[in-house]
Amino acid sequence: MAEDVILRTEGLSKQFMGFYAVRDVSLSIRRHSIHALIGPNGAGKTTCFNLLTVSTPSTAGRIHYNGRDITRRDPASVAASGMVRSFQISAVFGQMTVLDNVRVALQRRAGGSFAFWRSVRTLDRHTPRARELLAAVNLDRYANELAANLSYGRKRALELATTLALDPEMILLDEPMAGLGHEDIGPITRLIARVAQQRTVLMVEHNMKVVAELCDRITVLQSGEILAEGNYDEISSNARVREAYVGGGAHA
Ligand SMILES: Nc1ncnc2c1ncn2[C@@H]1O[C@H](COP(=O)(O)OP(=O)(O)OP(=O)(O)O)[C@@H](O)[C@H]1O
Repeated sequence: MAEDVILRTEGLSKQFMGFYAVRDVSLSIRRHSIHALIGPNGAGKTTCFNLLTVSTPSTAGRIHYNGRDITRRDPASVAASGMVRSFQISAVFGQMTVLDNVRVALQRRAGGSFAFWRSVRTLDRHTPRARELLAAVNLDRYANELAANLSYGRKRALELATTLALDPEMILLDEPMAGLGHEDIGPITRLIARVAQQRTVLMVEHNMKVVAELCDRITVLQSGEILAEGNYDEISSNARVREAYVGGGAHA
C-alpha cells in the first residue's frame, strides 16, 4: 500500500546569488508522524522550513500538500488550508489575558480580523473552546493572568494554544525548545507529543534528546542537501551523519 504522505517536495532548491542554501531536496512527510529536520549550523534547515511554509519562494522544485501543488501559493492561503507555522505567526499579546489571546485567535479563524475592539460578545462565543484549548496545554489555571506575566515556557504553551485555535492539520515548529530553561524542556516535549496526536508535526530542532524522544522520522541536511533519512537509531548510527556533526559542530 502506498504511504499516506501529507507533504511532499520534489527537487526543492533555493539559491541566493548563485549559492545553494537548499539544493534538490525531495522530502516525504507521512501523515500523523512527527518529522524532524536536523543538521549542523548553516545546513539549510531554516531556509528549507521557510520554503515549506512558502514564506520564502523557492528557485526550483515543487511542494505538494495533500496532493495539491502549493509551490506558488501565498503563506496565508497555505495556513488556511491547514498547514500552520507556530511560534512566529502566533504572536502572544502580553497586555491581554491568556484567555483573550486564545479567544482572539479563534476569532481570527472564524474569519474576523483582530477585531477585539468590537463587542465583547463576539469574543464571548469563543470562551468554551478557548477554555478547552487552555486545558489542552495545561494553562487553564492561568486563564485570567496577563500573558506578559507568564514564564517563558508557559508563553510557549500559550503560543501552541493559539496555533491549535486555527485547527491545523499540520504544524510546523521552528526550534520549539530554543531559549527554554532546562525545567521547561520536558513539559514542552510532552505537550508537543500530546498536540501531535491526530496531527502531523514537522520541526527543526537542535536538541537531539528531544528529537530522539518525539520524532518518528528524521531528515539530516548538510550543505543544503539531504545527507540521510531514517529513524533516530538509523540516524545516530550513520557514519556520514556523525562525521557531518563533528565537522560542522552540533548543538546537541
Ligand atoms: N537571505 C540569505 N541570503 C544569503 N544567504 C543566506 C540567506 N539565508 C541563508 N543563507 C545562507 O544559506 C545557508 C543555510 O542557512 P540556514 O539559515 O538555512 O541554515 P540552518 O541550517 O538553519 O543554520 P542554523 O542551524 O545555524 O540556524 C547558510 O550558508 C546561510 O548563510
